Amino acid sequence: MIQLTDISVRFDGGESPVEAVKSVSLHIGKGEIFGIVGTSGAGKSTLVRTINLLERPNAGTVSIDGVDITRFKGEELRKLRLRTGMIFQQFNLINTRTVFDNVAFALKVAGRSKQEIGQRVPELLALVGLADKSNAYPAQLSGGQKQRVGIARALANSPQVVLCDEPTSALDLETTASILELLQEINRKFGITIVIITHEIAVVKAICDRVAVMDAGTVVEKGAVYDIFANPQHEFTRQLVARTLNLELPPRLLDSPRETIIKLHYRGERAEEPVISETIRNFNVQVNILHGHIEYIGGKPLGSLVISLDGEPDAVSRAATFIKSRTAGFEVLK
Ligand SMILES: Nc1ncnc2c1ncn2[C@@H]1O[C@H](COP(=O)(O)OP(=O)(O)OP(=O)(O)O)[C@@H](O)[C@H]1O
Repeated sequence: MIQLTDISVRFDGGESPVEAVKSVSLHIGKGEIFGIVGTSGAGKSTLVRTINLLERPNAGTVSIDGVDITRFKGEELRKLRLRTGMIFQQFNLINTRTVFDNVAFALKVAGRSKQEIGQRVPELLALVGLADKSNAYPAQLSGGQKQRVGIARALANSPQVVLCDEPTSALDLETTASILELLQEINRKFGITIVIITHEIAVVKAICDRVAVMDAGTVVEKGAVYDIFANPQHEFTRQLVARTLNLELPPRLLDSPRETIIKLHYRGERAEEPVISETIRNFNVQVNILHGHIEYIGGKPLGSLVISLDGEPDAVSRAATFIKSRTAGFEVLK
């Protein structure tokens, strides 16, 4: 649906030019929730803003449904922007206007009649769970409620795509979860494609189908969320995954004098195989689980387990070989 081909964006204004995005190509499928993660300044916002031409690329093309929009101007550009909703970290509401008026504003800009607006705004507010806040002002709302207004406004003109720039970064964990649920509901109900910039693993894990990792203006890895998390290549992704899987081992666990200590990585179906019980049954060793963590991403398990093996050296070695053959990742820690 969205095809970015060799997109480069350069800012010439400052002391020296900044190459914010360097020859990035990405395909985002229709109805997909696509995450863009990466370090601060990696170029995520700049890249996403090329999708509705808030940022014009210096090189490359942006196509939506097979139509090259890169040179759109005037009426074509206006229509493109109406078809593309945006949600921001700081909500960007008009503080002097009521909730109703904030949402109505997007419809007015699109030239809708007063009657249409009077009908559509309550529908949108009901959709985002704010039917009773129509006359409230932004200052009277919680962060989560403000973002719900932002979502209602983004949906006002029935967009095909919603671009979200750090939509939950200003929210607490619980509110984040409820906003993500709402975005997912909108995606499923209306088939709207959602592109979401985030530095939060919770966001990617909870709702993204695929993800691209950006660093210094380029996409360094991309793919299905599970695949990227199961086999992270780039340092940023590794750290992100390590944070969520808590793979750091407390050093005291390595103090044990005799045993062999092994770290296993579980991926996909293999996580459910009874490797540990089979090891105990088939080899004359003692197995202790020292540390473990398992996560479900897109319903598939991903995790790590640290175990100690104790017994005759030969039995330990054979048990270790067996475990290695049955797990996705294997590391002898001691
Ligand atoms: N309008 C601008 N003029 C000049 N430089 C800019 C402009 N917008 C962004 N940049 C620069 O481009 C680079 C990429 O910025 P961008 O905001 O796209 O990164 P980001 O990955 O979204 O970062 P963050 O997560 O911190 O928002 C940065 O070096 C930034 O300073």
